Amino acid sequence: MKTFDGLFAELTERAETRPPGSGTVAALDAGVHTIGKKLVEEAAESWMAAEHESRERAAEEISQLLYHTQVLMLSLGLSLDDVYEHL
Ligand SMILES: N=c1c2ncn([C@@H]3O[C@H](COP(=O)(O)OP(=O)(O)OP(=O)(O)O)[C@@H](O)[C@H]3O)c2ncn1[C@@H]1O[C@H](COP(=O)(O)O)[C@@H](O)[C@H]1O
Repeated sequence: MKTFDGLFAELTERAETRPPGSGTVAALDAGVHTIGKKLVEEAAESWMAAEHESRERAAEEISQLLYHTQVLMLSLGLSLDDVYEHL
């Protein structure tokens, strides 16, 4: 099972090696504005799924929210520790 830290390590490797076909690389190239819009979209979809759909659908949308959160972190050069120190 993938974890938050495990996904971040995977996405960090994608950003460094830039493999062809990586959606993460495409998102990073698109920039902060586009990544931010996607993050807000996934937040809204998480809310809607939580309020109107199933727990499973909410979990799916929340996983996408976590993914796009990590892409935003990478785009800013933020590490996990940079964020965790605020928890
Ligand atoms: N966990 C994810 C993940 N969650 C969400 N997404 C992206 O977020 C989008 C969310 O889907 P939606 O249905 O909400 O959006 P959509 O409008 O249908 O899709 P788009 O038009 O925005 O692409 C997906 O299409 C993916 O582009 C993810 N993309 C990648 N990962 C994982 O990240 C890792 C690296 O992926 P690559 O960089 O693509 O190799 C792999 O382990 C992947 O499984």
